[in-house]
Amino acid sequence: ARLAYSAEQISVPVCSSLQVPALQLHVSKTAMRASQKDFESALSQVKLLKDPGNEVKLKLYALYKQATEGPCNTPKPGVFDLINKAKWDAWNALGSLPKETARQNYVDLVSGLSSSSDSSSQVKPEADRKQPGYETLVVTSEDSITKIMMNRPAKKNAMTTQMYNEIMLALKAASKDDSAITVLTGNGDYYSSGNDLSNFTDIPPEGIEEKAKSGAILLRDFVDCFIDFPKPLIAVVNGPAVGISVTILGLFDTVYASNRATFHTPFSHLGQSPEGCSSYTFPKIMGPAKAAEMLIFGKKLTAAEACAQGLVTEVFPDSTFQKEVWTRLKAYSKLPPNAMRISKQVIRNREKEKLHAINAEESRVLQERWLSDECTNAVMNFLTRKAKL
Ligand SMILES: CCCCCCCCCCC/C=C/C(=O)SCCNC(=O)CCNC(=O)[C@H](O)C(C)(C)COP(=O)(O)OP(=O)(O)OC[C@H]1O[C@@H](n2cnc3c(N)ncnc32)[C@H](O)[C@@H]1OP(=O)(O)O
Repeated sequence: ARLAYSAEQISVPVCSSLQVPALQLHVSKTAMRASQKDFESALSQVKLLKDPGNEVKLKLYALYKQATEGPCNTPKPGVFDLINKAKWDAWNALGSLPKETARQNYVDLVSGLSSSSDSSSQVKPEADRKQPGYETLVVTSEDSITKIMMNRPAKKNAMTTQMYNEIMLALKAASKDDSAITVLTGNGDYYSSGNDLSNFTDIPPEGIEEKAKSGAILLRDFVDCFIDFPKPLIAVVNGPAVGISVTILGLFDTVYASNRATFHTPFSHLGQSPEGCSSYTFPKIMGPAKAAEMLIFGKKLTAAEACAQGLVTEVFPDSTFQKEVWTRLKAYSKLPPNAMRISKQVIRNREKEKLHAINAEESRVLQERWLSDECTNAVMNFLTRKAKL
């Protein structure tokens, strides 16, 4: 969409008839000074830009009015005249900014928009888009989607304490960034093999009890981040999923799975108990009988079974999984972000308090389980390679 579009082409209703007056090209005499050429060129350039969004269009409007007419000189529109009020507010906010400065600011703003639209037309390699500061994840933001990818493919994306902490950081950042939706996925052939069992090995000098205590706090904080995440959260399950990577799916808004994915929570095998609020969400999603088969007996579900039981939204053939899912997500990410966020709140908020209480209880029970012989033996068996799932 170009700036010179019709009202119907603008998606956000509050500014739906916002015409950037730069296009009217009636430049006043006062503006015809030194940078008049630059200003006129910016006025032409603005027509060629990609739609910069209503916020920027309001800035352009205000600067144009200030540059050509000076400080706001019209009566404030009525409270229900939303569009004209937004325009008036933007212009009025410039106060007594001199015309020359406004003209220069207009030129600078258009020039900034031109260079960013030039660079956004080229697809940068993922390495260039990658957010710094993460060692176990690759976090990227593009097309209004923040993608958090678990990145320990050689270890089947097993979750170390560092990965739990980095996922929390990435979710907190994503909740505040300008993306519309957030995705969690895995790199390689697995989505995630769940808790990294070597988390049980670095016992502090204070003893195993302290380790279990800090593990329970970490688990609780981790799951709380999913309960509280304010935007649509999507799991792109690219392969098998185990343990905590499965249980938290009940806190996602949408779960897309490759037909290669499986869903497995072998808690009893490991001498452990359910977490991620699955003791509540799974019976609610799939009924108590099916939930018990998974959470008590460790039954592994295929992607098709998980979909039939409501844990997965849709299953895609592995050969077209990435293409189909990302096409779908790119389309969803263009929907009005505030409406999506508010819809999520309406759907989820009334359960939040309950989910926090369930998370606290599950973490408390698991803290005790980690100290049991059943758990110690199961973990030792895996780490000494006597047992595999
Ligand atoms: C007191 C402690 C407090 C700790 C703090 C915890 C905080 C939160 C805890 C939340 C509770 C979560 C519970 C769970 O998630 S339970 C589920 C745990 N996961 C498992 O039991 C899976 C174990 N892995 C396997 O059975 C197999 O690896 C698997 C079937 C997944 C894949 O088998 P495959 O033969 O295809 O591949 P490999 O076994 O050769 O794996 C490749 C390498 O990756 C390592 N690996 C894989 N998964 C894990 C894992 N979960 N933990 C540690 N390491 C893992 C595997 O050892 C191989 O490594 P090497 O190449 O070095 O041998």
